[in-house]
Amino acid sequence: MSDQTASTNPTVDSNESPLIVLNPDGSVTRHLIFPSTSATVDPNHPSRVLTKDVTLNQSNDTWLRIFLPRHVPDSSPPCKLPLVVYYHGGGFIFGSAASTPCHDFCTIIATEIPSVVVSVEYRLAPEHRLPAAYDDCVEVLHWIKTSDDEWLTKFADFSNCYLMGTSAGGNIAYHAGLRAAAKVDDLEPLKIKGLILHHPFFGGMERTGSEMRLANDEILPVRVSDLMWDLGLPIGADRDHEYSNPTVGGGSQLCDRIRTLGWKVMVTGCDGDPLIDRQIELGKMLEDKGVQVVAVLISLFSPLFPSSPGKNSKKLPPGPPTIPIIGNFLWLRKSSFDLEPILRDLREKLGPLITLRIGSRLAIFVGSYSVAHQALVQKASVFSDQPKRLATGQILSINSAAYGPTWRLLRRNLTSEILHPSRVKSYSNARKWVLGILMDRLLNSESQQSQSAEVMVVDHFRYAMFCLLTFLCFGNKLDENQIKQIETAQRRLILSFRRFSVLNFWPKVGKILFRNRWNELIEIRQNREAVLIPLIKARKEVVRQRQHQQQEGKQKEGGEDHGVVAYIDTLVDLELPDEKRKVKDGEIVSLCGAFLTAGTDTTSTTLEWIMANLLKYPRVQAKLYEEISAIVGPPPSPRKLGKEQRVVVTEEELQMMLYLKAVVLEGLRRHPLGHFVLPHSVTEDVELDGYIVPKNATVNFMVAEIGWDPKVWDDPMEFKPERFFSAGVREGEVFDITGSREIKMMPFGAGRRICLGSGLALLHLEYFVANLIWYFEWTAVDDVNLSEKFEFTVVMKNPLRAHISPRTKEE
Ligand code: HEM
Repeated sequence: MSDQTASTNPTVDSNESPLIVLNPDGSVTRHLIFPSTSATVDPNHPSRVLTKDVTLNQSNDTWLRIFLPRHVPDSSPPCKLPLVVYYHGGGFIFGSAASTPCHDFCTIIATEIPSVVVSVEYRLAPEHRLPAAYDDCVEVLHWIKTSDDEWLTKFADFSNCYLMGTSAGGNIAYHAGLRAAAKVDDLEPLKIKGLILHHPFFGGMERTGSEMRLANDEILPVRVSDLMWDLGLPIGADRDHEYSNPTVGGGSQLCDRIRTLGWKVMVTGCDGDPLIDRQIELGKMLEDKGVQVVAVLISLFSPLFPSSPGKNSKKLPPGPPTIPIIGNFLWLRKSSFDLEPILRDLREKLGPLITLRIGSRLAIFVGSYSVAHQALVQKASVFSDQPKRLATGQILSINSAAYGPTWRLLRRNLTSEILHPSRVKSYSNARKWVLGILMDRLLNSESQQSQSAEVMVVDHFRYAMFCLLTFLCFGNKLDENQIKQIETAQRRLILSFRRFSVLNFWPKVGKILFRNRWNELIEIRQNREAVLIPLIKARKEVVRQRQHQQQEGKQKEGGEDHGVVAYIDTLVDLELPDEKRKVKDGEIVSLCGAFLTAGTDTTSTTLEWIMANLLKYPRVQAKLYEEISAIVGPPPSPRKLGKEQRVVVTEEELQMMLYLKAVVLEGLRRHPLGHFVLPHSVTEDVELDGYIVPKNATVNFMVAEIGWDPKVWDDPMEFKPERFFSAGVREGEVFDITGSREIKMMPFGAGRRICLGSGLALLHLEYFVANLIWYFEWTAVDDVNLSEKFEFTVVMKNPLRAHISPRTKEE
C-alpha cells in the first residue's frame, strides 16, 4: 500500500455505502458488521453441532471456535473425523469466527463431511497488516498439536487434517499451508493432507481479463478489492507482493514441498467472479509445479474427502462434492439459466436428480420427466409449496403464496372468476379489438413504405398483450398512454429483478450494503402503485355503483363491454382466510401486477418464438396457411376493412385447426419460457426416486431438458409440429399438456401449481398465430437466429425482424 493512501483516510465502499472509515486518530470504524451467533454446548439446543470458543493467544486477542457434529459423541464406539482448520473471509479487514455466515458455513462443513472444524479468529487489518493473520493461522496449528482439548483428542483424526478458507481466508489457507509445508515435522502428530481454497482472494498489479470485464462487479468491484489490498498488505507493498500475487517469480519454492508431501489442493471459483482468472492462474501454476490440483471450476469438481460415514448425506440425491462448495453468495447472483450448462453436465454424470447447495439452501434439480411426474403429480401434496418469500418478492401473489388457504383462495378466485371458459369467451370482443390494434401497428410500422415492410415484431406483440390483459384486469379499453405507462412500470420491475436478487442474500445486510439499490426497488414499486392505484380506485367505484344498481334492481344500459367482469372486481370483496380481512389496495396492486406479468411477456415472447420458427421454416408456414384457408377461406385485404368490421379467424374455427395446435405446442416444447418452473419447496422429508428430499429443500424442475429429452422426442432440437401426430398422439386427439397422466413436456409446469392461465395462453397464441398467418405472408429479413438470452423469461437474443406482406392485395 502507498503511504499516501493511508494518510488520505480511504474508505472502502461497496459501491453504495462506506464499509470502513479510517479515522484521523488512526483507529478505524467498520460499518459492515455481520450478526453473530454464540457457541453452545447445550445438548438441548436445536443446532446440528456442538460448538465452543477457546482462547488461542490472549495478548493478540485471538481465539478458536470448535465445531463437533452432534451425533459423534453419541456414536459407539466414537469415530474419529477429519479435522478442518477454517479461516473466514472478509478481505483481511472484516469478519469473525463468530459471525453468523461463518458459523453457519462451518456447521455445514462439520455436519456434511462430517468433520471436526476449528474456525480461527485471527487479527484483522488495517490495525494488524499481513502477515499478522498468517502468523495467527499457523499458530493455531501448533496449538492443536499439543492441545489436550477433549473434542480434539477424542474425535479429531490428527492424521487427516485440511486447511480451508473462503475468499481472504482462502489466501490465508494457502500461505499458512506454505509455512506449514516448510515445517511439517514441527507439527507432528498433526498431518496435513490438503488445502481447500474456496474462492480465494488474490491480486496483482496487472489486471486480469475477468477483473477488467467485471470491474464494476456488484459484490467485489475492482476498486474495493484494491482498497482491501491497500489496507491489508504491509505498508509500502504493492499488489505484486507475494502475499497477494502467488504467481510472481513463478510461484513459491514451497509449492515443490507441497508436491513432495503429496497434499491435494482444491481451488474453487466460479465464472462471473472478477477473481476467477486469478484462481485459474493459481491452479495452473500449482499444476505446472506438479501439485495435485483437485479442481478449479465448479463443474469439474470431484470429492476431496474420502466418502463420509454421514447418515443423511447418503440418501440425498447426488451432487458435486460432499463439501458445500457453492455455499457462496456469488452463486446467488446466478440464475438457474446460468447454471444450466453445469446442471446438464452433472445430469450426464450423476443422473436425473441432483443436489446443489446454494447459499445455505439445499436445491434439488429434477431432470427427468418420470421423476417430475412422481413429484408434481403423484406426491403433489408435498411438492406444491413455495420457498419462503424473498425480500424483493411480491407482497401478495398466487405464485409466491405458500401452499395453504390463502394460495387456495387466490387460485380458486382467478380460475373460477376470470379464467373459466365461459368467462374467457366473454372477452372475445376485447380480443378482436386487440387484433385490430396489432394489425394496424404492423401495417403502419415505421418502415411500411413498400409492399413488403420490415417489422420488429416483439414490441407490437407485447403491446397487444398489454392491451388485452389490462382489459381483463381493469375492465376498460385503456388509452395508449395509460397502457404504455403500465407497461413501463411493470417492465422496469421485472427486468431489474436480477439486479435486485442480491438483496435477498441477506436482506438486513443487503439493505445496508446496497442501500441505493434498495431505494431504487422501493421507487420502482411506488411508481407502479402510482400508475395502478388510480385505475384500481376507479374500478372499485364502478363495482360499487354496479352493486348499488343491482340492489335497486336496475341494470345500466351499456356498450358491448357492459357487464364484463374484470380481475379487480373479483378482489374487492375477497377476504383473506388467515387474517380475516379484505385485500388492501397495495395487495391488489401486487396481485394485478403478477396477473399482468403472468399473461403478457409470457405470451408475447412465446408468440415471437413461434413466428420465428414459421419464418425459419417456410414449409411449416405454408402448411399452416393451407389449413387455415381451407377452413376459413381466403383472407380479405387487411387495409380495406375498418377496425370494427374486420373479419377474423374466430375462436370456434380455431378448434378445427389441428396443425395450428401442433405448431403452438411445438413452439412451447422447443422454446419453454422458463427453462425451469418457479422453484417449489417440500413441506416434509419425502422420498423421491429412492432418495430423500429433506423438508424445506428447494426443488427445481428442468423444463427445457425434459422437453428436449431424446428418449421421448426424435430430433428434439428440430421444430417439427408433425411430431404431435406421431409421438403417441393421433390426429384429432388432444395432447395432454397438463402431464396429469404422463409428463412429456411441461412448459406450464404440472401438478397443483400448474399455470392456471394455460388455457387462456393457448387460446391467445392460437388466435394471434392463426390471424397473423391468415392475413400476411411472413418472410425472414436475414437467416433467423434462434439463440437465446435470459431476461425475465428466455427471449430471442436477436429479436425477430420480418417482412410482412398482405396475402390479398388491395384492388
Ligand atoms: C405462454 C404463456 C405462459 C406460460 C409458458 C406460463 C408458464 C407458467 C409456469 C411454468 C408456471 C409455474 C408452474 C409451477 O410453479 O409449477 C406458471 C404459473 C402461473 N401462471 Fe402461467 N404461463 C403462461 C401464461 C399465463 C397466463 C396468460 C396467466 C393468467 C393470466 C398465467 C397465470 C399463472 C399463475 C397465476 C401462476 C401461478 C400458479 C400457482 O402458483 O399456483 N400464466 N405459468
